[in-house]
Amino acid sequence: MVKSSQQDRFTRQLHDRVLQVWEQIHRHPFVQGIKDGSLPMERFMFYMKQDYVFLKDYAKLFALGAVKAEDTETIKWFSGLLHETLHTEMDLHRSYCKEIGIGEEELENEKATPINLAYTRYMLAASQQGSLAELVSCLLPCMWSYHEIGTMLKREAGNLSGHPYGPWIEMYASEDFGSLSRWLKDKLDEWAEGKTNQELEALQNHFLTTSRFEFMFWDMVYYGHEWPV
Ligand SMILES: Cc1ncc(CO)c(N)n1
Repeated sequence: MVKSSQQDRFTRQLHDRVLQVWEQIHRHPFVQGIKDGSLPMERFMFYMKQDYVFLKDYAKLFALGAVKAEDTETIKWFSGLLHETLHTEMDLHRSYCKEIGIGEEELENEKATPINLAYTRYMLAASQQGSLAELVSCLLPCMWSYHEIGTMLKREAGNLSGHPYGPWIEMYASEDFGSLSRWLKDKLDEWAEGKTNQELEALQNHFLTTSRFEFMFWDMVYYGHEWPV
């Protein structure tokens, strides 16, 4: 198979299509506040708790990915990621919470806000009903945009020792985390090759929708949007 060039890669097209959404995420006051440490710890902890709830459902997408995959390599990859998310990534949240006295029981009982719930329900429904490529198109903006944010913040924040959000920045900027979205991008490019325009359109729509949800998630944790009644 001839590998497509960087320019005509399907995931490049996806990225171009959501560029403005992602730029607004990069400029978001919550993300900027993580960078310079000016974000109040109380806001960050609200985010940590909501993100913990989010990750429990996000991890289920990896379990579904393993169910839908047909080759051993892909099944292994998704099951590895399921394990890593529940252990390594969620350990970050558990340790931030532990430091300020929020125990695992409180984390476990945290309930999703409307945006959080809408976001995970969208991904879970689309992934249950759709193909593996649809599942990956839904979950990729989370992983890819977080690595972009992490690398940008690491580049711009300067010395991270003693920075309150240093461990968060280090995790998402890490090579290990970056390699996850690279693997998924290569797979998605491969799977996109035999698809009809209509199928590609569905993938693009998922990618745009979950990119918008990413922005809304940052907004939700910044402004503290909860259930109105
Ligand atoms: C909302 C959200 N998106 C993406 C990631 C990256 O895994 C995360 N932890 N939370």
